[in-house]
Amino acid sequence: MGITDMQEAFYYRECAAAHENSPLGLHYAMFLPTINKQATPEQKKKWLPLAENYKMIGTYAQTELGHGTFIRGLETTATYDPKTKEFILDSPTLTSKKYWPGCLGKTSNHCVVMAQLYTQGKSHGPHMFMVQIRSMEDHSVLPGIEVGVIGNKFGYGTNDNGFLSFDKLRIPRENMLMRYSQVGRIPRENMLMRYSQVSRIPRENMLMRYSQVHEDGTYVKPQNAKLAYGSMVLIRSSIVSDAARGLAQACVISIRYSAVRRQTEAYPGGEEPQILDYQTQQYRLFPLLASAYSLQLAGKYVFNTYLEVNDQIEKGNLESMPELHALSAGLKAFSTYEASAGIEVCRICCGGHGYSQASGLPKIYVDVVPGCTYEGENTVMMLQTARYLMKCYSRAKQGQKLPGFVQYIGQNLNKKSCMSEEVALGCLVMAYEHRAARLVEAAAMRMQSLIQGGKKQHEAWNGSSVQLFWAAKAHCHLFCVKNFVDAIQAKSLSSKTVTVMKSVCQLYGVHGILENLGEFMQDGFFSGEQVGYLQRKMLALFENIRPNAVALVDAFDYPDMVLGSCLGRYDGQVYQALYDYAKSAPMNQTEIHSTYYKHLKPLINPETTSDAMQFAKL
Ligand SMILES: CC/C=C\C/C=C\C/C=C\C/C=C\C/C=C\C/C=C\CCC(=O)SCCNC(=O)CCNC(=O)[C@H](O)C(C)(C)COP(=O)(O)OP(=O)(O)OC[C@H]1O[C@@H](n2cnc3c(N)ncnc32)[C@H](O)[C@@H]1OP(=O)(O)O
Ligand SMILES: Cc1cc2nc3c(=O)[nH]c(=O)nc-3n(C[C@H](O)[C@H](O)[C@H](O)COP(=O)(O)OP(=O)(O)OC[C@H]3O[C@@H](n4cnc5c(N)ncnc54)[C@H](O)[C@@H]3O)c2cc1C
Repeated sequence: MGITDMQEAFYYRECAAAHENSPLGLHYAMFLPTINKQATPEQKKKWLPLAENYKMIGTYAQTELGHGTFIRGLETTATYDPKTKEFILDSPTLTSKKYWPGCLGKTSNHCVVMAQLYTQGKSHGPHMFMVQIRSMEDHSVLPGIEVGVIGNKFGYGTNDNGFLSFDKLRIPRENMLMRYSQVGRIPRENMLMRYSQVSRIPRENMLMRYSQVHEDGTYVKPQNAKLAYGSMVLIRSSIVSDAARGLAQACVISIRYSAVRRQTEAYPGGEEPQILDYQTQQYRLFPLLASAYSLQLAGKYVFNTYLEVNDQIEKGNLESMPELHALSAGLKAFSTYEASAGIEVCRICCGGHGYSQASGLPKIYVDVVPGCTYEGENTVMMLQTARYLMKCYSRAKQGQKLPGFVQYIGQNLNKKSCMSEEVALGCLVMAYEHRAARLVEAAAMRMQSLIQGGKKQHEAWNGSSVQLFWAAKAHCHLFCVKNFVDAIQAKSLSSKTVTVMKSVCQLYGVHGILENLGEFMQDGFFSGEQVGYLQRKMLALFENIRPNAVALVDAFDYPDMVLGSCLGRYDGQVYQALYDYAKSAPMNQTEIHSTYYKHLKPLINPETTSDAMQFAKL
């Protein structure tokens, strides 16, 4: 392809087979980036050309039957043998078998494996190892390895998610993935020598980045153990845009279809209106359209933040790692929750035809919804964000200045909303900041009261985790609203576009308040009158957006071949497309289906059915 940008390459492949989830998806999305970000320069030199030219096809094998979320609880072991300078990979229990990794069952011949590192009798936590699992000659499974597919799933039918286990498999010491990355002052070419000045092991054996195991088995601690989680942060930062894409495509399909579909007389004897003229259809679809735009902007922001922070990490500055983790974890969860729920609403808004594969919507849904689970189960990710917010809250209470986007935390909560009939964007942002600040404080207060009441830290955490989840969700929602408003106010858009997009942005903010009213009204921040302003504004915005609704989805510019939808076709020829789709169904290639003779005929015309059939009937 010649496309070097990984996200661009991902979306280019998506154009070829949208939401088909390529059997090489993990090779591109996690295997290559893990080598890129976690291998030493020597290891990259050895593996990248092979992997980039499909001489190594791999996946990211971390999750096990018994553990997915709790990485530190993974049971696969990698024990260093100084005599042979090898790691012994083992799956000691049933629950330690790797389970779920994409492209693992039948496609990959290598994988990067997350295993608990043991050396000199001590455990050093999860580390990545390059493991060949199939022969490069005939693709047969190598000795000491069991691998296969996990069977049918909710979706992802084109991906051979698999299981994998090791029976004391030996791999060379050089296969532990450890690129050196955080030494800021020492130039990269010297990095390799950072620890070797201690042990003088040859450069090509340096296992760098955060940690290494020297030939005698000495383990050198990393600067930050969470750097081993880097590939997950990369994908989480990418998933936000992917979720936005899924929601946007569903909006294109359902809004175009709603402009074509006419149903029910608007008044006795009158013509059937476009269903997009029903206010309830607008109430369900237009906020999703606004959300798709908001998540696209959020996806751009978080991926650019990932690139900036990762650049700093590669230079040894880990300062922004916690903020990136909190942002990527929270937005990954927020975006996949919003997109999954939204795609389902789009499907339902298309009536019966929405339930047909011809609509393209089921395929989008089953491709996006696992994003609520993979790359970090959403609730767990939200709680990771909440963990960061609690730290920010205590720093704010100590009078410390907070970084960038969390400066709202710890603000004075005694103020009231400035909301007027006009529903200014600034008042919307203030409302979301107030709600998030209040929920962060409420969660912190809950934790404090439980601890003061004698609960241990982990008991107080669990006893506050619902409120912590609410706080993290409000934080992410604020981010999306503020990021959208900032984009509108950046004046980078033409005046006509600003007018239209301002309405879309306003709708995103107003609808979010009305759908979470309790959290905005609990402390009296909004008066009943101000809620009335918001309700009237929302209905007015529907009317305002209606004339531009189809143009707003056309603007996403997804070609018909990517949408794969009879309902969302650009030319609007829905019914002909549905009929052609039905006619082309494999079962329609014969007038009488073969099963008639075996199953129906004996019921309908038993007298003419053969004796064997009669016998079968007994
Ligand atoms: C450019 C990309 C190329 C192509 C792709 C382009 C576009 C793709 C677009 C979309 C993607 C489309 C499809 C998706 C593609 C692939 C996805 C398919 C399959 C999915 C693959 C997987 O699912 S891989 C397995 C994923 N598994 C997980 O995510 C496990 C989740 N669990 C965890 O992350 C951890 O266990 C934990 C964070 C929950 C807890 O970790 P741990 O127990 O070690 O931490 P502690 O609780 O002890 O301490 C927490 C402290 O550590 C900090 N921390 C935690 N994690 C990080 C991190 N990642 N970075 C920085 N800091 C971290 C945390 O902040 C705490 O710090 P304190 O200061 O509070 O102590
Ligand atoms: C389509 C798909 C593709 C995948 N591809 C890969 C892959 O390529 N490579 C790979 O390694 N893995 C892959 N996975 C696995 C995926 O990463 C895990 O399923 C995911 O990390 C969730 O872990 P789990 O399954 O253990 O869920 P669990 O953690 O068991 O979650 C079950 C429930 O427990 C709750 N829970 C768990 N821990 C906590 C906590 N601390 N606090 C509060 N609640 C908690 C969760 O919120 C959830 O509701 C894939 C999964 C899917 C569905």
